[in-house]
Amino acid sequence: MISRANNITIGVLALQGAFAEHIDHLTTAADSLQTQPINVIPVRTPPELDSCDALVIPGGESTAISLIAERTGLLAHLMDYVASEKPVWGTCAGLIFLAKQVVNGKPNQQILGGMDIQVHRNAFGRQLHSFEAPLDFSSFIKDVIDFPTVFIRAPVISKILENAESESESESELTTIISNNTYKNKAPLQILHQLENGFIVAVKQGSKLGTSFHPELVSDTRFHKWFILEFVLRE
Ligand SMILES: NC(=O)CC[C@H](N)C(=O)O
Repeated sequence: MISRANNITIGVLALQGAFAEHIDHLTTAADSLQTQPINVIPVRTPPELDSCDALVIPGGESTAISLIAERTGLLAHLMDYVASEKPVWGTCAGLIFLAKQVVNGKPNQQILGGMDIQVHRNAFGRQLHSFEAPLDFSSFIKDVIDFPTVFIRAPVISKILENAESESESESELTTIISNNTYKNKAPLQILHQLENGFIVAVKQGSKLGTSFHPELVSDTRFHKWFILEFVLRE
């Protein structure tokens, strides 16, 4: 773990969705880790974004986040931010926003293109809009065998795009959105968790992390602690 002279700032994109819950969880997790001081701030403007050593993009509604980012002029700054080496974690709508391709997107929806993944919006269908399940994450978070995950109209990672970059799906009637960002994430893509039905719900690619579910909506802060230790304070 590196020890930085200055305080660390983690930003939470606060345009729409569950940003307050992420701020609470990151603050609690940082306090309990008792490392160097960590500030957690809401991000709505380019100067706020520039002050962040890491960024969390919350769940909510990805089309609304995209629209507000465009209207407020933050979108291009966010594209530059994901193209840096700085850690970025997207949860649910944030995972959609972080992807390079989105199936079942809205035609004018913008995405940041930070990870080589295709994400399928609302993949669990109407009959299963929301559910909760304890999942075993001990393969990547020590001793976490029963993390309470919450899925709300959740997306899944439908395809890993490494080595298949220019490919765009035409297998369905659904609209596939492709990011305008020319950034190429060079790190290998790791699947962190796959459900029993094969759906991929957590991935990592270098300094970028994406999860389909909402760790900020349960009282457990172990996922946020792991993000701080493994991504924000990484060597
Ligand atoms: N809980 C969520 O973040 C849902 C994501 C939402 N279905 C979207 O498309 O943005």
